[in-house]
Amino acid sequence: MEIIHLCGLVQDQGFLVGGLSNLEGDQWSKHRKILNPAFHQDKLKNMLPAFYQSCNEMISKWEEMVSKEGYSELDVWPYIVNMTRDVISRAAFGSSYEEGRGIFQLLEDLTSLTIKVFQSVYIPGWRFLPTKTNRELKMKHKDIKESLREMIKRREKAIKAGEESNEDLLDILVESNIREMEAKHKGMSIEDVIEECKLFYFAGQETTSVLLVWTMVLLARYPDWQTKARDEVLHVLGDRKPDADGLNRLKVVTMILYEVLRLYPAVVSLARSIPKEIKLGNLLLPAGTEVLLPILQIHHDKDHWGDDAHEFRPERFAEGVSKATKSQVTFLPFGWGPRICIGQNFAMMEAKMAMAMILQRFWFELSPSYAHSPCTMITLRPQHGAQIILHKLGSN
Ligand code: HEM
Repeated sequence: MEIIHLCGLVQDQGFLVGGLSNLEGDQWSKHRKILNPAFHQDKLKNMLPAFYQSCNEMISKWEEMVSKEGYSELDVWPYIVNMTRDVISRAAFGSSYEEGRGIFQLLEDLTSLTIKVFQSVYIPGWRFLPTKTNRELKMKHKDIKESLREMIKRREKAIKAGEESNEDLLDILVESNIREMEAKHKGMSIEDVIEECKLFYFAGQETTSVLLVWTMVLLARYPDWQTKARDEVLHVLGDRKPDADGLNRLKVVTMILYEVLRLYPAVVSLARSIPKEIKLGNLLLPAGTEVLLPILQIHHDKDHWGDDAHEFRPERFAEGVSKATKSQVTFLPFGWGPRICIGQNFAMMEAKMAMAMILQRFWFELSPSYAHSPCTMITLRPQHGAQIILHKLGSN
């Protein structure tokens, strides 16, 4: 089976998600080959300072808020969104971070406009009409492309002049683009690079912020697990800055993150198209059939996960994913097969860093004003935010 795209409706808008997730066949494997090295464990280690800096900025703000009374009530969702955006801006654009943030702001506006379009009645062809929203969408898209093009050109110039590489995602792509110029069809075109940069924002930021916000909500709802996670963090890391080795040793935190990904997968379903006739169990699917993989339903299926499928029970992952799933493909928050999420290690590392730093400094509970309402707006988000009462660790 082949992937159609990360999120069916998004592609219909044609603006948000491009790059790898929309490609097929040779084009896809060429891009994937170029991008894979950027996500290797050793490269991820180099990105840890960027993760730390962004998490630290968020936590410093929270520390200031709790400093007076020892506690503070806040909606953590916008802070987390901002932090994950910051992480991907630093990791993707390194030295051009400020400029990258500007582009991400434009992409955020584009996402909001696209959600607005999703929430209206769908009329085929409507997107071609010069309505106010459609005109705005087109303009934002043009601005994003122009800003990225400028940034890419400047990087190209610097690399050709022999300046040292920033080792960020953008440099990896730009170097590939230079190779494309030198030997046709070996790398990516400038348009390809633009599309991949847009994809990093969408695939890397939206999803990770969703994972973190549900983790905070569930740990606030289940204080026993919050204590277990904090005990582990303090045992492994003390109050030290988290390093790669320490983060890799956080077993309970990993179990919790997996259980959150099971109950609240950021991507609730995947679409696949069938290129040629195939027999699937008792079904004969003709070529051209589109199949929907309902990740959310699979993750909640009692036949596979047991009667407690709807409950938060991180202990089911105590002996890893394959034991929890009895080696069946029933846990697929990052997809499955060759198209599996390229950024899953990046996301897990970032989530562990953020959770470790939060648990080192605060304990937290749900505010009475929190209304639980997961809703799919491209990803599975908390519709009314995540109102949490943060307490300085050590205070009652
Ligand atoms: C909790 C965080 C994340 C979740 C839940 C997630 C989920 C997914 C899913 C479900 C897919 C589709 C896989 C398939 O079709 O089988 C995907 C693809 C992808 N993700 Fe992620 N993702 C996350 C974080 C990231 C990050 C941090 C990045 C990059 C920095 C990223 C980049 C991508 C890319 C480029 C693809 C397309 C891969 C391809 O088509 O070859 N993701 N992701």
